[in-house]
Amino acid sequence: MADARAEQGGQIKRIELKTSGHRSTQNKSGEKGKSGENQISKPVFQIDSAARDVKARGTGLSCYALFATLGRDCEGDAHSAARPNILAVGCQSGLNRPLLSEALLTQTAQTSPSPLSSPDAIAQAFAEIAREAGAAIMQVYAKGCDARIKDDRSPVTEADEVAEAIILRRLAHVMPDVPVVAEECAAKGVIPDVGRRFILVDPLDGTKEFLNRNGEFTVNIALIEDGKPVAGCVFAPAVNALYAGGDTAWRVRDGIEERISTRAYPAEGLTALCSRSHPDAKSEAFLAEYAIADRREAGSSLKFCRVAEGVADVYPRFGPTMEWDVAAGHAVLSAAGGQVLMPDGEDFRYGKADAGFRNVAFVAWGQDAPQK
Ligand SMILES: Nc1ncnc2c1ncn2[C@@H]1O[C@H](COP(=O)(O)O)[C@@H](OP(=O)(O)O)[C@H]1O
Ligand SMILES: [Mg+2]
Repeated sequence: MADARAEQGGQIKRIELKTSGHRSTQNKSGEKGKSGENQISKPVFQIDSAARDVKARGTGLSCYALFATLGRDCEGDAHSAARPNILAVGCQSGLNRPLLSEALLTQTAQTSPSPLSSPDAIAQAFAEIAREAGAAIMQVYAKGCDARIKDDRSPVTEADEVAEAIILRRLAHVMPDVPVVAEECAAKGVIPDVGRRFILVDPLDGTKEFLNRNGEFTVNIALIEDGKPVAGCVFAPAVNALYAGGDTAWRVRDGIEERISTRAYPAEGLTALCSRSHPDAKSEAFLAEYAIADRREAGSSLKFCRVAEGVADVYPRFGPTMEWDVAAGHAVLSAAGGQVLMPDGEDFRYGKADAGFRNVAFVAWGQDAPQK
């Protein structure tokens, strides 16, 4: 017998994992086991009926929570099953650890309406969550950590994972009925079906900046409705700067909260921003067609915030990004009076599940796109 806890919607349920059989796997070394066979026999656990009222709803949250709980004892990946209200969790065990081969979490829970009624209230809720995640990131920052390279060749650290777990747990309390697409879950293949309303999370944008210890990394949470970001928060914990946007945009820096807005384009030329760690020639070529007075580099979604607070005017990005990198900064910038467009001037939209939430090129502007 083993046990675990699954959490969603503020409820934590103890789940009993009963052995439903044994699975034989090939001994990696090829050595013969005690049985004399060239195999290791591992128990297979199934979640019993006590788990049936755990809310799953195909959001990936319960799956993640369950995986996170077991993750201390099990190593492996979690993935959502084909059926939308059933999640499967696969953990590859160590020799003395349980193998959870399949957890069937059936949807029975009623969804409760979110008490967060306005975009500003949602952005404020995201801000509180981002601060909590940021505090956890700073603990890892202080002690230092190593990076692992993901399948997309980008780095991930303990800080990304700890921050994402906090954000998912808190979102499950405050917006339990909204699916969440989060960077590290997505990297493990845990991606919920999204409808017209969903949340995008990048727990640590600018992981390279985090590893380079230059402070230009952020926590990002955004709500998407009908393809557009309607509320979002960007928090840069190392410099204690928080940006949020819903109906209005605001910044909290060194404890001082103030409204922010974009500036009119200066007559002497635009201030342009580019990625510090991911420069690309197409973005530079785009800028070459405009009167640029100053060009600066910055890491992470802070570039959107610089435009939103009126210290820069344009941020073109033709190199690859993901929706979770951009949505929160986009929400802040829109609320501050700016916009994010595709280079041809069309709206830049979210929810591109078929493309794996990968973005096309975009340009963030403080005002309407100027004449070339
Ligand atoms: N080849 C690539 N494919 C997808 N996304 C990429 C990428 N190279 C960089 N990025 C994205 O750019 C983000 C960093 O942006 P910037 O260069 O503006 O600091 C990264 O966020 P993470 O640090 O969260 O992985 C990553 O998602
Ligand atoms: Mg990112």
